[in-house]
Amino acid sequence: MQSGVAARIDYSHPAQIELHEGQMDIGGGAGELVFERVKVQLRTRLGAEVFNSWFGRMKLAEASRGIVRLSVPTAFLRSWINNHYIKTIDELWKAEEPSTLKVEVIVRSATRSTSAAAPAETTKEPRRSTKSTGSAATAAKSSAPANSSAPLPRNAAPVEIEARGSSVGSPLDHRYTFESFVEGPSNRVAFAAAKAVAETAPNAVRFNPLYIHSSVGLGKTHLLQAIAAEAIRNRPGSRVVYLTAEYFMWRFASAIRDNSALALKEHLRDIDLLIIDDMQFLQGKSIQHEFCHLINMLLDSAKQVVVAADRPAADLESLEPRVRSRLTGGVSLEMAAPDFSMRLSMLRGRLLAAQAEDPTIEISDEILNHIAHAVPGSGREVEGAFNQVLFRRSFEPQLDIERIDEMLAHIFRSGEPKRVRIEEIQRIVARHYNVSKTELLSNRRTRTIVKPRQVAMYLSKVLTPRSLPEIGRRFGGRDHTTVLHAVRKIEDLSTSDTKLAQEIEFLRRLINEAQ
Ligand SMILES: Nc1ncnc2c1ncn2[C@@H]1O[C@H](COP(=O)(O)OP(=O)(O)OP(=O)(O)O)[C@@H](O)[C@H]1O
Repeated sequence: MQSGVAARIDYSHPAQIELHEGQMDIGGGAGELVFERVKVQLRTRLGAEVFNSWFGRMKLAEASRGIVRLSVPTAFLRSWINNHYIKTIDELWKAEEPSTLKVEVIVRSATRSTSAAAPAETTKEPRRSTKSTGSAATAAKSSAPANSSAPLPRNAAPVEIEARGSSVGSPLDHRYTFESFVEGPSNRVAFAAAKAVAETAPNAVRFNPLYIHSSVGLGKTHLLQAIAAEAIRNRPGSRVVYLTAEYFMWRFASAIRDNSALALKEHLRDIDLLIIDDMQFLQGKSIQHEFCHLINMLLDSAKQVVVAADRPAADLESLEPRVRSRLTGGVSLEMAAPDFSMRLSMLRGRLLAAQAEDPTIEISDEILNHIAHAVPGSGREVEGAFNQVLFRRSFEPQLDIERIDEMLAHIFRSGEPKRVRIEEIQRIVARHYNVSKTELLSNRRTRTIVKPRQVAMYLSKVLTPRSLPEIGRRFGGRDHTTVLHAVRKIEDLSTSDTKLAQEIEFLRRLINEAQ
């Protein structure tokens, strides 16, 4: 740390603004010095614990022409810092360097290849909940907590309600039960283990921790909430807590900030069954430390822990090795995609649930069979198709197979929604990379804009039926060869750059979910 040196950023050199492939504008050593001084002051003001939680992985990405860009590895961190600390950082920076116009926080993916940036880390934004709308589980993943003054980071988590003796859990969706879960070859073992955990008496744990993983929409949340609901029924008086990793992070971060971490830890001590969903989103060193401490304590005192994630524990790269190792020490089970007869059972289950609310609803078994054939994907896709048919049926009561085919063809193409609009792709990509749509369509060649622009063009080509010239027109009147260049470039890069490939996969998902 070189505090004491009067630092001035050189905002005048145009080469710092117009960047080319692979270059990074760091604002020179002077910018770094101001950054170090601002960090020292932040640490002094906030204390080491809070500072490390939020700023430990912050880097200086760029400082030029009065604009300072600080990068963090995740959108969650960016959102949190923007909500809580950006004003302070802005003031501190301006005090050090009065010609500063603006300080902003960006997500690191937009600033690859910088010596100032951290080594590759996951840049995945906390996923938007895609659970059925209107459910308590959705609320748990998207609403603000009722009893806290701290603004909740976007997508971060839930309304805090009392779930049988617990004041730290997320609410459960009453529809997610073992009875409504369709069991089949792809999930039989996980289902059996889940039931065994829910039915086992307290302190008689069998699989600990039980770790369930699968790709999206294959029923992890459903199964975890079913365990919670069943255990609450079977174990009167026990503390059963279901919560998402994002909510856990938010609770701890708030507690650290409010100096109430001790009280929270105390409160978590006597949980009998802890169920954590979406483990892949647990981030931050000190929070992982707390998490590790908590599960060690629970496992050591023979309390059951159940965890779900979208990949095996060993592949959760953003987790500290000791958390990973603790998670791999129990039983790990994978769930795969449902087969035809499971999909058909899901559809029948959905129909019965709909009929319970409105007995006039009728959809023939022939149509259900047809949908089960036509939609080969996850439980979520089956659910989406059913909802579409239900909705259409309300104003087209005579839906026949042909009409349904037509309708599903519009929604699904090898498991992916078809009708994607270029505007929507531009909006989502711009937001993800923290650039404006105008910048995306402009002629600016800065690296932080070129990459999102190329990614958006690539996604427009693969997710829509539009031609290259048409895409070029929608991107500020560019020539079709420019679009072709972008498509090839992103295709090439994503075969060797796994981080970029993951980003693109994540964006695809966001775009599909937004349809
Ligand atoms: N085996 C199943 N039986 C009944 N419904 C299912 C099954 N699998 C998935 N579903 C339904 O599909 C929808 C998506 O499932 P869920 O949210 O549990 O998936 P997930 O694996 O948690 O997805 P993500 O990784 O995106 O969180 C839910 O409405 C769920 O009820």
